[in-house]
Amino acid sequence: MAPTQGPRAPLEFGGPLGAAALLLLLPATMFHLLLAARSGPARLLGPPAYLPGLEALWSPRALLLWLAWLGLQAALYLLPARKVAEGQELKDESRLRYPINGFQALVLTALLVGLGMSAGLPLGALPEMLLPLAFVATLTAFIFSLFLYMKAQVAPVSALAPGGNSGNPIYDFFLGRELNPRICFFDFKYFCELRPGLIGWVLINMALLMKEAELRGSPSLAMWLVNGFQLLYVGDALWHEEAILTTMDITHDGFGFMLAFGDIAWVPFTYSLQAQFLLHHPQSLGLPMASVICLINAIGYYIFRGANSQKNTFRKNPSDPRVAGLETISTATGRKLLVSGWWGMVRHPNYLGDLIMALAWSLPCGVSHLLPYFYLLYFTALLVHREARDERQCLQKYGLAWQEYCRRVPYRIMPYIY
Ligand SMILES: NC(=O)C1=CN([C@@H]2O[C@H](COP(=O)(O)OP(=O)(O)OC[C@H]3O[C@@H](n4cnc5c(N)ncnc54)[C@H](OP(=O)(O)O)[C@@H]3O)[C@@H](O)[C@H]2O)C=CC1
Ligand SMILES: CC(C)CCC[C@@H](C)[C@H]1CC=C2C3=C(CC[C@@]21C)[C@@]1(C)CC[C@H](O)C(C)(C)[C@@H]1CC3
Repeated sequence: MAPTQGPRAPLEFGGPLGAAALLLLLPATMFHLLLAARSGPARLLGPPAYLPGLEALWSPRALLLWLAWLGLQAALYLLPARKVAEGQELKDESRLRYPINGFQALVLTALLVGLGMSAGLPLGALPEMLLPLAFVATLTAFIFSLFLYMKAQVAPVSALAPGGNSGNPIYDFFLGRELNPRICFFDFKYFCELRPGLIGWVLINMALLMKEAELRGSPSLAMWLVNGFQLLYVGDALWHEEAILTTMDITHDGFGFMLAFGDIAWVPFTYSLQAQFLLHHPQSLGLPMASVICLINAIGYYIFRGANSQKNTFRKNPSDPRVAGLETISTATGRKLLVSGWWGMVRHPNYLGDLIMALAWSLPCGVSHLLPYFYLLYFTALLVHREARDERQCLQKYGLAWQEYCRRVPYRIMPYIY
């Protein structure tokens, strides 16, 4: 019998039944999107134009390529880091150490790919392999999550996550049991969250751009915008890598199928949907519209980065001159809550910025199809759900002080609307 934790955390995602449904629904949605993007009608809703047979999904070449990719990213993770950061304090009062070399991994990957291309590596052939690659990524996520589930059987109770230890194997497999599964210095969750999937997303986007250049003589302006915006997002995440150590995924959520599949399969193959759509459904975009879209992305990025940096600076050192003048509320835990600046505008200004950027990533695809807006729709649902989970945790942590914060900053994500 798997060890469970003290008082049981309330079940999320509809409990074991919801988790079982999501185990099937998430991969099915990803394949539906991959197929829809390359089909003529590109319908988000409705059945796919065709169902691929096993021969279209299984390819030993894709498996080799995928394993080589994971191996390369793991090797880059193990290279000497410019800094080693400490994570948040754990239940046993210890802190884990994490290498800060994600941006270095991005640059080295770009150099290696560049070298490979000059030696004849056909990056433009990658879009043809998306289906089999997504298939092996999904298989890897299932096998890896099984390994994580087994590994948690022998982990001490103090290493388990607050959720994901209900005793129901399907639910726990989905949510993840161990908080920070590691082998020596190699932290699986931290590695997966920022490396193979996020850098893979940029590489797939670039391959789609190259393929478009092959097909049409040069990449379209819409393709350049999508590539540029998403490269900025990934580059920013890796540049501010340390900030991930205070996110809910690292500090609260166990590492199971949801995050493993999300990180290594869902992110690269569905977050590149706009570029996939543009390869098969070229859009003409004029300079005035492109400028408006760039402005929308810049506003979103400004809010996203401003809010995330303000909170990280404040959490690291509340007397830092950049945040020392902001108004705060004291809590019984000794930690303070910001009530002015970005965090005085709404309770999740970083989500607002992220959503505005999501809109800017879809607009270059025009308004003739709903498919490229999938990311915006999914992301809105994800962030609304995430916001509710975070509120519950903060209310538990900060009690009356959190209620006071909610009274002073009544809107959650969008001022005067939500
Ligand atoms: N592209 C994608 O698919 C996804 C992107 N994201 C992005 O990841 C980023 C991180 O998001 P996430 O981890 O959900 O949460 P946040 O970075 O918003 O962190 C929430 C935590 O911040 C602290 N906090 C809340 N309010 C205040 C305040 N007023 N003053 C000081 N601290 C406060 C609390 O923790 P404590 O008090 O313990 O410090 C709270 O638990 C966001 O920008 C989000 O948009 C998230 C999910 C998916
Ligand atoms: C498959 C499911 C429907 C849900 C899986 C969710 C995951 C894909 C996301 C959960 C939190 C994430 C974050 C990022 C990527 C998506 C996942 C893994 C993030 C790394 C993107 C870049 C940002 O700058 C960030 C703030 C570092 C993000 C952290 C959370």
